[in-house]
Amino acid sequence: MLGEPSTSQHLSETIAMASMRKKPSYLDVSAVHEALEEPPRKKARNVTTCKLLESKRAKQDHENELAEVAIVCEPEHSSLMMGGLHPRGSLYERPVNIDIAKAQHAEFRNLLRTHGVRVLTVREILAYNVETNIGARVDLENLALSTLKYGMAAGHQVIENMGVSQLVDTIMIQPTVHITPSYRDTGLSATYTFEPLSNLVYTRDQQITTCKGIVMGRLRSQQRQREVQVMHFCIEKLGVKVVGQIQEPGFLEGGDFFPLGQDLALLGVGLRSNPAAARQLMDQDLLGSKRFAVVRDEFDRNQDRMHLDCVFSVVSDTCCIMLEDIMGEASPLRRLVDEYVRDPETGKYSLKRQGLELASFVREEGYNIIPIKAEHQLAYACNVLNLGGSRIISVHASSARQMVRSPHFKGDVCVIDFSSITSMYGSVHCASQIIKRVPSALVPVGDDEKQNGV
Ligand SMILES: NC(=[NH2+])NCCC[C@H](N)C(=O)O
Repeated sequence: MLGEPSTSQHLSETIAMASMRKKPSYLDVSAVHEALEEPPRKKARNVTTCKLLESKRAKQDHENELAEVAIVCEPEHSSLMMGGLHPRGSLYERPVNIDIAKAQHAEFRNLLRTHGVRVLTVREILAYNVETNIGARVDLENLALSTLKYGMAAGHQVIENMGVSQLVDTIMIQPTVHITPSYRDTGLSATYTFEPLSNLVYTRDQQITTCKGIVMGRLRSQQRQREVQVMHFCIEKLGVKVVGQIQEPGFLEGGDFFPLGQDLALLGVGLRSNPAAARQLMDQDLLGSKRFAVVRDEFDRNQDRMHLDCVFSVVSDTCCIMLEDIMGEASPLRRLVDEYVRDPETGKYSLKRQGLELASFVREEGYNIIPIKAEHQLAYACNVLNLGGSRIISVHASSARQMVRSPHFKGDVCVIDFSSITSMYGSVHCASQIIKRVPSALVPVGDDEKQNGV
């Protein structure tokens, strides 16, 4: 597996040395970095200095394949503190306790690591190599500078003198400094406004990872739009190619996207992502799947069910979970599927079928559905994370029981307490971006494991 110590002796020594002074997230970033065999080639500075994952293309065919590398963002004190001052104005569900959120997120990262996933945090990616490599330092300074505005003077000098954590904090809170004359002491007086990235913890949403690679999205809410720039920077710093970027008038949020193999991908459109983004994905051939199902939410459009991953998830190659209330032709909240098919000759997608009810569509695709009660959905029962081979992380105990009792599900479910992160309106699926999964064709399969897609 990518970056595992066993890949080389040199790597394990590097990790051993680093572990004496660094946190696990640093280890994952540096381990992925060190795992590269090729010497750096001359490219953009970002990439030559921090060529993480270079020879390892980001790619994800199916959510039931083994997760290899995840990008997450730990709850950042400054931006969450500001977000927490007005939960609704920050797209949060309830007030948030940052200390508890940090502890719960640390547990989440540990759990991913115990399942063999390399977990890279946004802060560690931003800070990686910055102390030792001036190119990486200047790149980070430029990013910080682009987030810092002054009423009058420019911020170059301020930025160049900042420590790494100050630079990262500046990026997280996006400050504007307003200067007025004070006519005494230093002669000036400063007040501040901020546009904090209070939802960056949800690294699912700024991009999607398709069979073709990473496509940067465009977030619908004004509070979240600046997150894309930061994630784009991180992904490029990892040496991963971004294969496309959604442009105006498109809106694409990663919580709406589900890859279901090289044959099919789903995209929810409604409150957040829109049909213009779906069109761009097809026209620019960014999906890599033979078919594309656009799942229209026309009747619901509710913040409690803002993304497709709030009401649906794939837990094996033959089983999914779905909010009961959206199922069936008679449901007033039903989702409707338009199915597009790619012409292998021209690479163009064309509409094949229209307005199919979602539950019937996924059954027809060979999935059994475990129905999730509305009350459980509101407690984030649908927003599970599949680490591959039906190893599921859930935050909701009764629906986890329901899953393991179902004859259609043969996997494992780990239940964690994530209540302080769900205060911000998202759970474990929202809080992770798996940028690499091992294609199932490369994983040896035992007979009894076949149906779980291991
Ligand atoms: N993939 C998800 N469901 N993400 C949840 C995002 C929650 C965030 N507070 C928002 O409203 O945008």
